[in-house]
Amino acid sequence: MTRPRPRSAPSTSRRRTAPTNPSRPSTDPSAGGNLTTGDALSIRPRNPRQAPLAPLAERFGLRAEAALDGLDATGVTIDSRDVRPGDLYIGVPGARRHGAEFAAQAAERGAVAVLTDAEGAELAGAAGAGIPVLVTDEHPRGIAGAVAAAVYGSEHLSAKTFGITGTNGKTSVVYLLAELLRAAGFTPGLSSTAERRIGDEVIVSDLTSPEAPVLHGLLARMAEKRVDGIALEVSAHAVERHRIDGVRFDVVAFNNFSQDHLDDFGDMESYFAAKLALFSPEHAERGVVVVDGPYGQRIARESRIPVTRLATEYGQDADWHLAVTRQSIDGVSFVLQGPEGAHFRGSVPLFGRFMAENAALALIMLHEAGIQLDRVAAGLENGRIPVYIPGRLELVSEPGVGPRFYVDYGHTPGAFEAMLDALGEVAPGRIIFLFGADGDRDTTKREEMGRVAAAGSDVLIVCDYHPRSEPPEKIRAQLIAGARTAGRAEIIEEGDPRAAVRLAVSLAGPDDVILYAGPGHEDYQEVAGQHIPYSARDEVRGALREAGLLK
Ligand SMILES: CC(=O)N[C@H]1[C@@H](OP(=O)(O)OP(=O)(O)OC[C@H]2O[C@@H](n3ccc(=O)[nH]c3=O)[C@H](O)[C@@H]2O)O[C@H](CO)[C@@H](O)[C@@H]1O[C@H](C)C(=O)N[C@@H](C)C(=O)N[C@H](CCC(=O)O)C(=O)O
Ligand SMILES: Nc1ncnc2c1ncn2[C@@H]1O[C@H](COP(=O)(O)OP(=O)(O)OP(=O)(O)O)[C@@H](O)[C@H]1O
Repeated sequence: MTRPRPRSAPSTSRRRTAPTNPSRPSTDPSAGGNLTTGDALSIRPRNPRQAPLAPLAERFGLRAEAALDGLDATGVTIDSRDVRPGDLYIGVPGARRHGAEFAAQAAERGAVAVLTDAEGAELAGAAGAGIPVLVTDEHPRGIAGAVAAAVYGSEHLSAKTFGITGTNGKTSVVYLLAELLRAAGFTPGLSSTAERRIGDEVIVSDLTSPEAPVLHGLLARMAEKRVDGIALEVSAHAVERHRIDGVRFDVVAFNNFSQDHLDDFGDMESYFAAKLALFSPEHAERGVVVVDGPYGQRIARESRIPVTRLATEYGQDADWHLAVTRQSIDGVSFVLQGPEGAHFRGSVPLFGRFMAENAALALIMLHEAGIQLDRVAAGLENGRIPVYIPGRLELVSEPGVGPRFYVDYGHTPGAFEAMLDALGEVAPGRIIFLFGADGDRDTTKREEMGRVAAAGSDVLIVCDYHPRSEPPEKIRAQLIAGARTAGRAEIIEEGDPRAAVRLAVSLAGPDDVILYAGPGHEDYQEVAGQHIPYSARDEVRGALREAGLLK
């Protein structure tokens, strides 16, 4: 089960605020787009429809305790702090509070009505909201998505809609999908851990998968901007907590599964069940699954929608096969072959077989949605997919000047293993790996993170990430205990991440590669309930400048 996170001390390492100075290399097609801060304030259509409440109540079996004639909703939210005039406020029972407790605040901000359960109706009455209360017998969260879709008119999207789930690489696949859609002539929109994008408009993300009313506001805004290809990252929390309800994906995909989020899901089986549930007719038409591992094979067997299978390992039974034809630190080339002669020869300017796999998955998703791979190829130069993924394998150093320094968002043993295996194949010199672990989050993965990190690197620098309420030295000790079991890397402890970055630069020779895993695109460090400004990318730039390696 999902455990609550205090709202005041925001939550998870995966929550984030706007980067102070997002840098986008020239490969970023939307460089120069409009950056808006945070979707804590939700995203809305600019010209919302007016949805009459009376038929809405009838359709969803809501009991109204007052007349609804003449009342329209123009928006929906489950957060009283986000209410705009004309909104329907949904009072959701949470892990800590019942949202209906905030009905009066919602009314003051202009909500036209409250939708809640029986307990919430009493709370809203006691709070003296003074607006109509619509009562459901269902869990309000369970109908929030469908209600929001009805209000925003996002029930029947004409855009092709794609969803990706898995443990590592969802954000990467979302950006690849957007890039491939652009190549095929679409106007793409996306929602990821890092950002939401609506054409050239960029909004920094809060949750990986926003709450359903926020998502439907986003989809309505995309429709206004004539976005016709949408790529959404779908977390396990999103499936379990109804955040994608009201969306029917053309194609969903699953890439890989390994340990993460056990603090929220309790065990791997519950975490997996949430991912598997995406592969059902309520959510999607069809699926694509990487069947290299046992969990992918299970999805393929247990899916309740038709799936097509991708294998990246030789000899594996599948519908599509991926072969890496060339790789270097600067990128990976591949050939993808599918049924009935479908094929694609391409490359991604980021290292690692797993990046070729992410690209292959995105290509198959498009193919399954009826978008010919030839049409995609026609929009690319020699199959090169010019993707920029904020904070994922992001090269911060100047190409050809001193050591290569990458910043990445990896925070699981699985991600470390994929990156370090890949680097082991292509790094021209030593691998210096710099990382820390989240405090107050899945503590059971720490020793394995340390072990994998030390097994795949030459020099390991253990520093602090978001210690939150935990003593940082205790987190480092757990990581180092795991690292010692690998018996390979030289292990150095340097708690202060700024000092650790400088230490890494001072130790590296020109052929060496430094990989800093954890903070990716984030712009803060969370220590004892405080968000302290900290951007790994800015810190690395500063350290390289001090060393005369960057202008
Ligand atoms: C565990 C979890 O998902 N919790 C989410 C849940 O919180 P909760 O049930 O505790 O809600 P609560 O605080 O009791 O409040 C109940 C209701 O009152 C409302 N409220 C509360 C206070 C107020 O002043 N006004 C108000 O309206 C709240 O909006 C909510 O609707 O509902 C809240 C309202 O939307 C979410 O913000 C909160 O996400 C928290 C912040 C979180 O950290 N979630 C993480 C675990 C998460 O979802 N992560 C995934 C995966 C990321 C990955 O792949 O790495 C993600 O998709 O981001
Ligand atoms: N297919 C893959 N297999 C394993 N690791 C991957 C894969 N793709 C990317 N990674 C690595 O996993 C880490 C996270 O990547 P990414 O942000 O794309 O994943 P995610 O699933 O979106 O995670 P989150 O939801 O926490 O952002 C990065 O270190 C990245 O380099």
